[in-house]
Amino acid sequence: MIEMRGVGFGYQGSAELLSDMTLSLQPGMLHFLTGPSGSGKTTLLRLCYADLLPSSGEMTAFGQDVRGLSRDGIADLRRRVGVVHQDTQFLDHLPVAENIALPLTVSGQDVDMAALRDLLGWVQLTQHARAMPPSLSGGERQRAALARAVILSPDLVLADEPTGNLDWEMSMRLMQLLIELNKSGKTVLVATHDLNLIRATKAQVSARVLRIANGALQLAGSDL
Ligand SMILES: Nc1ncnc2c1ncn2[C@@H]1O[C@H](COP(=O)(O)OP(=O)(O)OP(=O)(O)O)[C@@H](O)[C@H]1O
Repeated sequence: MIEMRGVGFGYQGSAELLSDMTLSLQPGMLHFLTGPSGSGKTTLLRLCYADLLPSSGEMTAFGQDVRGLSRDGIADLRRRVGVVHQDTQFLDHLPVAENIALPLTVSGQDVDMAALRDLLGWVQLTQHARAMPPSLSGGERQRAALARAVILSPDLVLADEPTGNLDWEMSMRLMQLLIELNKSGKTVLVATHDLNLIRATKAQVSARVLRIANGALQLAGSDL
């Protein structure tokens, strides 16, 4: 699905951040990505949806070399990857339901209102459909961001510290939705610092833990 072999990447003017990243996201699998703050978790997610391109090494997404993708090829890739960003990035002047539907409306597609209602129900935001994003709690915002990330039915869902600002109950509630998505066949990658979240999830379902440090993937600790 996403394959990296010896990938290097550095931001312009900075030292190389990823030096020898080799990983494979396996279709249908739930993955966690962990590692110290600043180790490059967000950067790795951005590489996965071609928001950044590797500066060295080999990388394919859905079987295609990412550096050879045309503009349309990149757009296709991004339709297949749903992203829950670390800061949820809503348009504050639009109601929650319209924010969730934005990936459809900006790409000129009709909004299936019944499907949108189902999605709002799934993330338990039916009562907040007409609310404005600033009025949502942290957990509600993350659930709305997840709904927006899956509205185009992506094959791969990336979530960047989705529980970063949530208490334990809200974190697990969001994690259950990610587990449900995975059970429905989606490949899921969750970047997180929270080892308790990983442990609690692994007690329920099988998950791969990828740990990034010093620019490369390391084996996850046996405590996980
Ligand atoms: N656009 C950018 N330009 C330059 N440097 C950047 C940029 N984005 C991130 N960095 C730097 O790259 C390094 C890795 O950042 P990244 O956000 O990928 O790490 P992270 O593991 O997700 O961190 P955290 O766990 O704190 O969110 C950091 O030192 C960061 O300051």
